[in-house]
Amino acid sequence: MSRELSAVSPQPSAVGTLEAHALYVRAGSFPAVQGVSAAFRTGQFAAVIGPNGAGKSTLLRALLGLSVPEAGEVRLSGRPLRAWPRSERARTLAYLAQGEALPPDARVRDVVALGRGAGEWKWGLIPTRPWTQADEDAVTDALTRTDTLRFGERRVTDLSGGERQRVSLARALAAQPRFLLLDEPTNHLDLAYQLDVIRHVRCEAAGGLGVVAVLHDLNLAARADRLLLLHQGRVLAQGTPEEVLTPAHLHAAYGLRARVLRDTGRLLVIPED
Ligand SMILES: Nc1ncnc2c1ncn2[C@@H]1O[C@H](COP(=O)(O)OP(=O)(O)OP(=O)(O)O)[C@@H](O)[C@H]1O
Repeated sequence: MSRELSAVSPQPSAVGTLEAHALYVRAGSFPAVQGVSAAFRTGQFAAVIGPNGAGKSTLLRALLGLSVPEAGEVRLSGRPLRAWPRSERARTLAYLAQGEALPPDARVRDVVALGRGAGEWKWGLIPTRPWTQADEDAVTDALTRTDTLRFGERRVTDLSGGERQRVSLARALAAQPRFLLLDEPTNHLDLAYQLDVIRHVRCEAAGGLGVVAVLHDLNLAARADRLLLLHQGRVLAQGTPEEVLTPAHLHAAYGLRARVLRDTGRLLVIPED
């Protein structure tokens, strides 16, 4: 059963959880997130969906600790996010921002190395601490997992949009985070690359990572384990795709009539004109 608005309350805290507790967040002066409670877990792929302006990106930024809530709290493994040292938080929560720009002319391997937090890009990779074998191994592992190892020596500007997105994913994975938060990672990608990104994040979740992705395409979101449907800054529904992607919820959130079919084990949302 889907749970509605105020009835939503996260499960008791445990290791491997990222939770929003009655979260209120302003974006500028606008109350973009209003009383959102939700729990995300390692080993799960969760998608945050909802119409434009529903508060998805604002929620994601609050979960990352990039914005300070007006009320409520974010907890990581049961501990308030604000109590985590910044560096530990950055290692635990990786972020792939919307339309993230990669340093032009950088080699793929250097871009992924930036994910280790061991250097910064200033016309080249400037180390901020000694590079270790563990760093090297993490970068190779991230490149391998995203099928980008063979691009390692190429410049990011020479890659297609879809290949670049895989490199961004590798950069985030190189930090060896426990949660990966992605804001519209399939934007501007063709259908094959959209599915490619979803396939990769599903695979990472199956391997134990917690994935939280803002997605607009409901048929891609249907491939997630859990969905959180936001509307006007509030939770309209959360649960499995079957629980959330109902004609009634879609009408309430998007004001559209849609049929929801099941095809070869997957849900298919078909808007009606
Ligand atoms: N800096 C700001 N100042 C004022 N209002 C803002 C600011 N940033 C965001 N908002 C408003 O907050 C609301 C939520 O924005 P947010 O970007 O979180 O929504 P979203 O669901 O991610 O939208 P989209 O799908 O269009 O990216 C929107 O109505 C937006 O106009």
